[in-house]
Amino acid sequence: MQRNREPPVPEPLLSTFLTKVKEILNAATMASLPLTAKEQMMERFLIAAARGDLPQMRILLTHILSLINQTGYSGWTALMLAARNGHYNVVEALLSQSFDKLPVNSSSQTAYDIAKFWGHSHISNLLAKADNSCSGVLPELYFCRETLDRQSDKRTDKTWLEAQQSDPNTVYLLFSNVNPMVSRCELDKSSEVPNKLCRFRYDGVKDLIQKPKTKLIFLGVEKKKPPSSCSQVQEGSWEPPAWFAVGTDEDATELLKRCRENNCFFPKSTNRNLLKYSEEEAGIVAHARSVLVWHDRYSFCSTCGSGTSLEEGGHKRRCLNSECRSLKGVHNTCYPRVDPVVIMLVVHPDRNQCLLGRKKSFPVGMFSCLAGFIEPGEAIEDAVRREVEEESGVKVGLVRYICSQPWPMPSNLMIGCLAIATSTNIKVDQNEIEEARWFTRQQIAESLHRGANPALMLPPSQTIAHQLIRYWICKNANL
Ligand SMILES: NC(=O)C1=CN([C@@H]2O[C@H](COP(=O)(O)OP(=O)(O)OC[C@H]3O[C@@H](n4cnc5c(N)ncnc54)[C@H](OP(=O)(O)O)[C@@H]3O)[C@@H](O)[C@H]2O)C=CC1
Ligand SMILES: [Mg+2]
Ligand SMILES: [Mg+2]
Ligand SMILES: [Mg+2]
Ligand SMILES: [Zn+2]
Repeated sequence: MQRNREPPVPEPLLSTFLTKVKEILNAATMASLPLTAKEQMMERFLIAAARGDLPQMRILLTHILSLINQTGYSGWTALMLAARNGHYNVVEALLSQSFDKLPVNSSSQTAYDIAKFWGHSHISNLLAKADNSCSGVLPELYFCRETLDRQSDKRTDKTWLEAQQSDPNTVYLLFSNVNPMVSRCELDKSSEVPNKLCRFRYDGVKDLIQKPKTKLIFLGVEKKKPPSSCSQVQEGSWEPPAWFAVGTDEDATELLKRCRENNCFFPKSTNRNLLKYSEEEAGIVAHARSVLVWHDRYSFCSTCGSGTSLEEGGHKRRCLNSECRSLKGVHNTCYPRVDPVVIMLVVHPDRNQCLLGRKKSFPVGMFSCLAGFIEPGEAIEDAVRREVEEESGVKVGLVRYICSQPWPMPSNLMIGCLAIATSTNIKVDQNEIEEARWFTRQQIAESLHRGANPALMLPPSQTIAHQLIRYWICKNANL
């Protein structure tokens, strides 16, 4: 039966993997291994996928779940290797997991293409079904995980908020000039290790939150439930802990003394540093930072210039002048601002190239999607067409919304679109954009896999620009 057949692992994959097998055999448990052992685990995982060894894959995944996202030689994923060698059960098991499948290898082939080419029609049919459901193509975007339940209805409940503040389980995050206090694992200072938010209890910040200049923002309550064995859960008295952000401009060195850990610091407020959190914490930082920046910049009423007071768990500023127009009718000046920005991947009329541009401030060789602020009274589609034409001279027809991302620098909402160009001549504005070019799918695929001499460098994977580009590569821009 084809399903049980053991076809050879494709060359040169086999030789690449087998040279590492000796090292792999020496591998001990993950906890005691140095960082390179992760790579060995990855090789073992990919070899197991190529051989159809599902039990071995499952064992390896219990050590490091992220193995499922890894790519090996020429961008081959476990899914592609299993598809190449006709391992239906492995493909099926992988598809049942939610993971960020980089869908093409550096030859621009998807697992579906590979299964089809090698005649494994039962597998290509399975992959086609999964692809149609669109699952796994777009991973959850950075800053998008809602770890906390915002419970916005509680923001007006002063009694409840006060009770939460002094609750011993409540979590406080400390921000100095809109930067959160974080700790970094002493053992590993490499850039891959995320910064971890320092968490305080009421006793650690009691004095600080009573100061009039401190901003206290209610962020929400934890979504995660404790184990059912917890006595409070059994009694029915358990309540999820509330989280607050504490914004202060007190001396940072003094603030650091509050923390028992000695590896704490306030990272500088750069875009790069804001991309250094775990997925769980990035969304919390995005929420807290955007609100705190707003308080920092909008302390006076923008309607009459009077002083304002913080309300609704820090999500509103009310004018202290009782005659002020902002207190009547629609008072949108009282709420934190969110600036909508369109960001678009413009696809060439031949559907095989895409338009990317670079600003002067970008690192050498980096190109990204064009983007621009939506103007008042403008629809998303019109903003896409206007910004693309302003910045590159290219005209756009069809526009399709794909996904969005909060971008707390300081409070943008990135609205990600695919757009089909109706003209191809490029004339950059030289003001916002230094250079714009059409890149082929092949060039983009090579760059995604960091090939030897990529034609361009893409923005980091945490950005919606990167994810839109991956999405296009995978979905063939089937608009
Ligand atoms: N997450 C991602 O993948 C990406 C995110 N971005 C973000 O998108 C945002 C917009 O992109 P960008 O190309 O700069 O936008 P634009 O092309 O609209 O150009 C920005 C210029 O427009 C002016 N402007 C108009 N409205 C606003 C507003 N509401 N806020 C600020 N400036 C405004 C500014 O002028 P001036 O400042 O001179 O007054 C600014 O120089 C940036 O903040 C950028 O960080 C961009 C690309 C990728
Ligand atoms: Mg512009
Ligand atoms: Mg722009
Ligand atoms: Mg603009
Ligand atoms: Zn006012």
